[in-house]
Amino acid sequence: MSISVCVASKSYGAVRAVQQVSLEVRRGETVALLGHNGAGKSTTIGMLLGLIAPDAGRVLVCGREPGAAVAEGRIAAMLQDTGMMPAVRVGELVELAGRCYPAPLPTARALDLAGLSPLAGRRVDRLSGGQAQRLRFAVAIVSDPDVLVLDEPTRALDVKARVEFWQAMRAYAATGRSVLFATHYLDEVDENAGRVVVMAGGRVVAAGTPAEIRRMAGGGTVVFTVSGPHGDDTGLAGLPGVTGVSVDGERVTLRTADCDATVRALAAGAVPDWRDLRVSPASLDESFLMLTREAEA
Ligand SMILES: Nc1ncnc2c1ncn2[C@@H]1O[C@H](COP(=O)(O)OP(=O)(O)OP(=O)(O)O)[C@@H](O)[C@H]1O
Repeated sequence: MSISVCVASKSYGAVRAVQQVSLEVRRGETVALLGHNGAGKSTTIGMLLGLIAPDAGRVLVCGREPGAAVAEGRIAAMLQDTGMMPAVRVGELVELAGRCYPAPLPTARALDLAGLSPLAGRRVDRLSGGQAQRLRFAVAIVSDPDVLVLDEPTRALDVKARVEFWQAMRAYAATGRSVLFATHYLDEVDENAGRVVVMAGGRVVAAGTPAEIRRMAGGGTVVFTVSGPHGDDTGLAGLPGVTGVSVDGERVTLRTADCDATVRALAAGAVPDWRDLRVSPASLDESFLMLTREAEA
């Protein structure tokens, strides 16, 4: 069974923040929402949660209006930099949050999934930044939502806190829950997301598994050896797809937006006597940049 999350459009004056975006998060799936600053991620998330009204189209979460879906605990979110009641204890805050929903997780379970059981009696204003973020996570999951939304959950966390946060998120996702998260850290996407939705200029420009996104971008690196130093790299720069050339003695490295086209040109004799050819797909970072550059051009 899949959980459909449909979104429409939202403009701010002349700025078309989100244009006819439609997302689907399947049950048990972790989806990453990627995009440069201003791509429309937070506006999309705001509409999913009923915090921002679309000005065209209709938002439905699991077939429900966003406000109803939030109240029923079908969708829950951890937004950027939300404040927390200072004088309460960790366990009390999660308990209190759970009471707002019809079928919450037991408090101990939410604390356990967030890795906070040992800190249940700690005052919330005595937590480190990473612990406070995991508390926000516990507060979000205590409603036992069908879809959990995380907006840049590891922003401003140090490396250790990021690792601990994703451990908690993966423990939660392993219980079969669906997660949609926005991030700028592509290493987090490779490690934590089964599927990626790339936004640029308020639109979805690509969607698929990290491997499919790399294939869609089509780019990568073509490396080969030539006989004798290849003194002239200007001809190489003109090969189909090539966006960058570096020559180190007999070793030539071509950065290309289209590996197939570049290799075909080599095979057709564009460079004499090449050997030891290696083709590597682009990294997710490079693919992301290629796809968003194309969409923004
Ligand atoms: N309340 C607002 N008033 C005017 N313009 C807005 C408002 N909120 C967002 N925008 C504009 O809408 C566009 C999309 O913004 P949004 O915050 O959704 O992007 P984002 O992908 O979440 O960016 P970031 O990664 O920086 O959080 C941007 O051009 C932004 O300036």
